[in-house]
Amino acid sequence: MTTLHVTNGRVLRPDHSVTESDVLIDQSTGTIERVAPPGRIDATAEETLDAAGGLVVPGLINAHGHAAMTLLRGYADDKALDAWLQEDIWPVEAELTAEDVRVGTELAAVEMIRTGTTGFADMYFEEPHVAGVVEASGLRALLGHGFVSVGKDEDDAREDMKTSVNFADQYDGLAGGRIATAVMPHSLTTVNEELLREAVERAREAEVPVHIHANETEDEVDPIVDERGVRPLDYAEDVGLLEDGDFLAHCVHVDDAEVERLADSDATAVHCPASNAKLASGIAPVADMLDAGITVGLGTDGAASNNDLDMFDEIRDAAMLGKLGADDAAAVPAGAAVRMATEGSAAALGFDSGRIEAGANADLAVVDLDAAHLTPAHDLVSHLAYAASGQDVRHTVCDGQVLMEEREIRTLDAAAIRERAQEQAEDLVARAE
Ligand SMILES: N[C@@H](CCSC[C@H]1O[C@@H](n2cnc3c(=O)[nH]cnc32)[C@H](O)[C@@H]1O)C(=O)O
Ligand SMILES: [Zn+2]
Repeated sequence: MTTLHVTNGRVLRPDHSVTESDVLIDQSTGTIERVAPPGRIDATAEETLDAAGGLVVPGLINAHGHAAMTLLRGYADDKALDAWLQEDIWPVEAELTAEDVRVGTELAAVEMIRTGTTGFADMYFEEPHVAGVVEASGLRALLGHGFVSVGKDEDDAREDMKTSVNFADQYDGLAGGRIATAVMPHSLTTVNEELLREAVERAREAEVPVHIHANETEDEVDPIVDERGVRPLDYAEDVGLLEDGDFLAHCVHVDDAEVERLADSDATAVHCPASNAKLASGIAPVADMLDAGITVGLGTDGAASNNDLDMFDEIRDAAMLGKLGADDAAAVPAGAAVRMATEGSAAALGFDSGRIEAGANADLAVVDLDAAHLTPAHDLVSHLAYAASGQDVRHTVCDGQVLMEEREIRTLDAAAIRERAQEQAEDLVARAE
């Protein structure tokens, strides 16, 4: 057994107590072996990571996004979803190459590792190239090819759906089990009923879940209600969705009956507060969803609607928007927001991560507490939610491997990737003009 010993830090435990503890990791299985008071673990580990003055937290998990959209960060802002996608984003995405996706995803990986995110979900194009970046970066991910039928002839749309199914079937479990997959129809309104049903059926055959955007804006709800006379999540269940493992991005415009339907199902929701605020999509009823017992994860969505991938921002936004939406300062307290980004997202993606405990995946980050904005230390969970940022992360570990030590990324060449991304983004936008 090769081991990694995280020493001298404080640890955020699953019950959100904080203890002075060391963490021993079995690198051969990528899992946490022991969490114990300092001095109790034999100091014979192959590798040690100094967490003095730091808080060891579960690696954050970004449960919904489009990683390569980092190339479109700041390209088109200040518009509502529909106009933003149709007028700005889709025309550029029509020019996207595999190389754009590779470079954009590398940039995303650098940003995620830098800010303590160890796992992410990705719905995009050219997913085999995304898988290559996951492999090289050491991150954990759930990947899928997003497909739409609107604006395509029937054959092209069916091909797009098959690409999604084939990718999910072939890449599930790769990178030593760090890659999981899902079939990913884009949304309930951008994929027609026939293809949606077929995609769900094929996902079940391949034994992979389905990930989809649902109830993001009122414009996505109204056409379904008008045409079918049912709410979107009724329709979703009718086409075979909402099974165990399925996860729905957004769920902003869900009514009480839909909240109940989701709570009665084994599906989960992924809240994307910053994207919802920026596109003025609305405020998801997160407090109600949590009260109803729905598992809620947290995601940034793409970097073009956020505009960064820092999950600490997302935790804060979830708490802030949750309070505003519920008109209750006690709604979505700090601990609940932190749980969304850790346990909630882990459950949504089916990762055995999101908690620092023996047996769990060794996916963690060490937050440096030695900073003015994190002083005094009355309540470290409060700091994680309201005062810390991704820039406070000092070390990042995924699957027992050190991805970043003392703010230096080990698995990727961050400087070269940033330079390449700048060139590639300029080139992409020029091609689209
Ligand atoms: N293969 C599909 C694309 C689906 S990938 C996922 C898509 O989601 C888009 N996207 C990004 N953010 C959002 C959002 O907030 N809501 C809906 N779609 C989004 C993104 O730009 C990308 O086109 C096609 O042929 O067009
Ligand atoms: Zn999205």
